[in-house]
Amino acid sequence: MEIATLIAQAKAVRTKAYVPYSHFAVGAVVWTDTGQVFAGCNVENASYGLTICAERNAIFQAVSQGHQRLAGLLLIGPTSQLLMPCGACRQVMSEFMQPTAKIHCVYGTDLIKTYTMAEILPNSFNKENLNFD
Ligand SMILES: O=c1ccn([C@H]2C[C@H](O)[C@@H](CO)O2)c(=O)[nH]1
Ligand SMILES: [Zn+2]
Repeated sequence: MEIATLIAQAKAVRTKAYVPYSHFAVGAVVWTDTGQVFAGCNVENASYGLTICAERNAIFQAVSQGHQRLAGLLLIGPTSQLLMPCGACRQVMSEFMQPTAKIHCVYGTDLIKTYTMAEILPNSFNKENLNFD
């Protein structure tokens, strides 16, 4: 995947963020290994806890279009500080991303820190843990 294109797509969807409470707009894109890209922004609610993060929104767009294996995720927030996915998003990401999948966190003037899924959610709870027989 061309990183500059992914950044542009994440910036574009970030402009759609619904953030009247935090004013903290986030954009995320996920992609498949065949190059299909899905984008999501954060969508807040007057009942604050119902807010959906950009990362989960992007993943749910992909799953809704039939894509359950995601090769990577790129995230961009409103500040020059590094933005990392929250714990809830990490758990949802781990459902659809392999431990080796890449997470690119964009900050500042298109600086990028890259992590693997295993790095940001080690020792995860996953479907294997549901085999309790
Ligand atoms: O990685 C993150 C962190 C926060 N948010 C959203 C949730 C809320 O709308 C706002 C402030 O937490 O930013 C995201 O979308 N992704
Ligand atoms: Zn989150």
